[in-house]
Amino acid sequence: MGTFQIEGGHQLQGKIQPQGAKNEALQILCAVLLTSEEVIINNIPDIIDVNKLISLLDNLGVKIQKLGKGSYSFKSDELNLDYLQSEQFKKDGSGLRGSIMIVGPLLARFGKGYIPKPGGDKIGRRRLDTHFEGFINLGASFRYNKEERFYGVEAPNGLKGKYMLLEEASVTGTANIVMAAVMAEGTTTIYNAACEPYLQQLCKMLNSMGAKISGVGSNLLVIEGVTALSGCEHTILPDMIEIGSWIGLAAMTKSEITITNVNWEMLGLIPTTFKKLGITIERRGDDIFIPAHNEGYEVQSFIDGSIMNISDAPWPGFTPDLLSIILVVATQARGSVLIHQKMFESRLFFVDKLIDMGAKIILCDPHRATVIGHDFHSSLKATTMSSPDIRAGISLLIAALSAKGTSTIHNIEQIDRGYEDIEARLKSIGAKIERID
Ligand SMILES: CC(=O)N[C@H]1[C@@H](OP(=O)(O)OP(=O)(O)OC[C@H]2O[C@@H](n3ccc(=O)[nH]c3=O)[C@H](O)[C@@H]2O)O[C@H](CO)[C@@H](O)[C@@H]1O
Ligand SMILES: C=C(OP(=O)(O)O)C(=O)O
Repeated sequence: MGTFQIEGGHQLQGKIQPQGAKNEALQILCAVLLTSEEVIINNIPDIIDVNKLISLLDNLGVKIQKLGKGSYSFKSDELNLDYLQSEQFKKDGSGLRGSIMIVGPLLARFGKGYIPKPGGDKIGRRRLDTHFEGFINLGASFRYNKEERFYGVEAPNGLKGKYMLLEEASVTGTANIVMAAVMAEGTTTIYNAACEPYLQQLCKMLNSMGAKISGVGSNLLVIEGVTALSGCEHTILPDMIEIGSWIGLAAMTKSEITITNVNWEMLGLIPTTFKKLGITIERRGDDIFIPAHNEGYEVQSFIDGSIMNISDAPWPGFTPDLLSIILVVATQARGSVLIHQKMFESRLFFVDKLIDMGAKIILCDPHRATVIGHDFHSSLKATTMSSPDIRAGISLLIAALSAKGTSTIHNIEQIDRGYEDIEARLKSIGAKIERID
């Protein structure tokens, strides 16, 4: 179990470049299974979850070559499908959430796809119904071995396009169904599709490989099946969750930080939502400049004067992955805000640690927390804590950097799942952080 030691209370300054997006990378890496031709991917983040998926692809027989930092070539021309029945696969497949997205491409190309119950954050129930109902709609048979928690879909005679209305706009579910449908016979229509930038990027990549997907960016995708896909080159967008994390970090440590090359057009409601906490965000070309908030920041109220409420929603709503960060930043705002995490039922429990540090938070129920900001009249107190999930982990790290004294954060593997070389990058803007084991 890794540990960070953080000396908080220092202002930071400088430029920080976001890594490639974790959740886009996981989709894009699975898509390399859709063709026997070479696929080159750039801006792949060097983080635990992505490296686990690359290693799974390697074990599956994908030929992988590192071309440079973040750039890899993949060739799925001679796969070892027997690996899917092995104990090693059960271990590899259950190590992260993103592995679920190998099922769609395998089903499309080889008529069968398997996966053990995938891992990922323990932030509440994480059902897979949308994925498998989608495959069944396309004509696959489905089985689930409860003892082994092992899922399988098969379609020896190929998949057939169909109209489907998804029960939930599931992010990985939509990606999986799209990848299964690109080579199905006929037309597939997916309504209530998720439309995060991750999916827009996946569809853009698939279209460059010869797929025929229209409606990209909307919740209605129409896919005309093609018989085969070719190779391509794709570059992953900057990670919007990292960008939000650095906005929060800058505000809470009263630091002047420039976040470079953010791809602003793809940030949706992220800048607007941080502005609701009173944070100044200046767009400078494609960079974000956050001035030092030496006078603090004040929570806005709604037009009718009612208390600010920040909640998550499927894209283009505000992403649930940034709510923990919004919450921690609110602890030092001027004013109060209700944080409502609608999607996940166990993602707010980390507020206990913030309360230990002196934050004023009422956890109303598993989904809602009221935060009464300190307006920097009292700083958070350093403490020892453990990172329960990736986004709570980075939020606790931000809290520790703003706190007076030295904090210790255990279980930092959770943070390493999604943030590349984080201590070096934070040190480069002046943070006092050490990895101590
Ligand atoms: C690897 C990856 O890409 N992980 C992301 C992906 O996970 P993932 O794709 O697993 O998440 P889903 O989009 O399937 O759903 C997440 C949760 O939200 C609920 N739900 C979902 C859609 C909806 O319309 N209503 C609703 O209530 C689901 O029941 C579930 O509990 O999307 C989540 C939601 O943005 C993010 O937190 C994860 O970081
Ligand atoms: C919840 C997340 O990741 P995963 O779906 O991989 O657990 C996340 O990236 O915030």
